[in-house]
Amino acid sequence: MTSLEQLRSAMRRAGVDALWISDPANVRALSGFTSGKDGKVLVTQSGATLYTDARYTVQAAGESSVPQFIARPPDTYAHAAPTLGGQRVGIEADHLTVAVLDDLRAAWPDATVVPVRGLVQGLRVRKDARELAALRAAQAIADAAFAQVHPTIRAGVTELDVALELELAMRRAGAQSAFEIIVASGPNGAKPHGVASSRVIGEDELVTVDMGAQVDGYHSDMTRTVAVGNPSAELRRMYRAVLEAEEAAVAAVRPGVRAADLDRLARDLLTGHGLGEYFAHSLGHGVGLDIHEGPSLRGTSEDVLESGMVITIEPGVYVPDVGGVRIEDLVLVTDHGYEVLSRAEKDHL
Ligand SMILES: CSCC[C@H](N)C(=O)N1CCC[C@H]1C(=O)N[C@@H](C)C(=O)O
Repeated sequence: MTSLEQLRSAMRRAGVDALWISDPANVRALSGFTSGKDGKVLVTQSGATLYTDARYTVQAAGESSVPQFIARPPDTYAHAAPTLGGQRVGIEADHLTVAVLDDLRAAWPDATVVPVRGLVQGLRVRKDARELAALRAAQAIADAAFAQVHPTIRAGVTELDVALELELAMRRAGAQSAFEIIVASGPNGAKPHGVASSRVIGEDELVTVDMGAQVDGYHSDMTRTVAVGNPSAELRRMYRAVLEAEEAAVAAVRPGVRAADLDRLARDLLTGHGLGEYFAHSLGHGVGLDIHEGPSLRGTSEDVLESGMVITIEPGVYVPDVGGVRIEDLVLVTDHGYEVLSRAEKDHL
């Protein structure tokens, strides 16, 4: 769990005395309360309180590592008000709505409410042993589900059939799906976020499967592109180029590497194959309590890899009316390099 002391240091550096935490994953990271979307945490320099409502009285008492106050707004805000007089109170700019910001300013007239960014997220980028165990368990469940369902991906079945079988396998293994599973076949492969549809998979197509499991709130994320029959020479060429870019980027992972340089490495390789313009998203992202979290592996990122980070490496190419390929591994940054956590086999075209 993210340390309150580390957070208080980050708060001081950001110039705030207190922090009102409303991002569900941050609420969970700080308190252990698993229904983060129905909770808030107030951290001051001397204390911390979890606010949630009466539906969660028993659950919060069992889960939370910080004292709880059971109420709904505006009683929640009224309870916090006396503690915050004369203080600079940070709110999470990436999460709080303008309406709630108005409510907080009205409820805390003696405080100065200021938007801050990424204070708790910054403490979440490096995973501890407990978090790593959950991430490994989630990935192992996803790998097993993929191994079970891979042989059933063939002409005549729908994308939805594949997604449902994957989800069932993960649920049976005790995990939830980390996100709506992507199964994109044939021309649908040109949509990076094409969720499974009723399209029937055809002969000689590529099928992109992007899936993950969720264990104890921690997500895994992996993509495999599967060949059905004998895909065309053009599709094979795309596949080999993406595999080359993916393997090269994974091999370059180590502490101290700039995330933007990894994105550049993969992008340049694809450009060398004439496919750079079809790589429509960033190379990857951190994974944890959120499916997308820091570090960001995009060209404009200032992030530098550190050991303990868990990231995806997922180059892809998406050619309208033709199809697409994405290959993604979940990778732990270790003290001297990397460990690939995703084990599912890759097709070799
Ligand atoms: C709906 S969660 C999608 C998980 C997936 N593995 C993923 O992260 N994707 C799929 C294609 C691109 C990539 C993504 O969404 N990247 C984000 C961070 C971006 O803005 O590039």
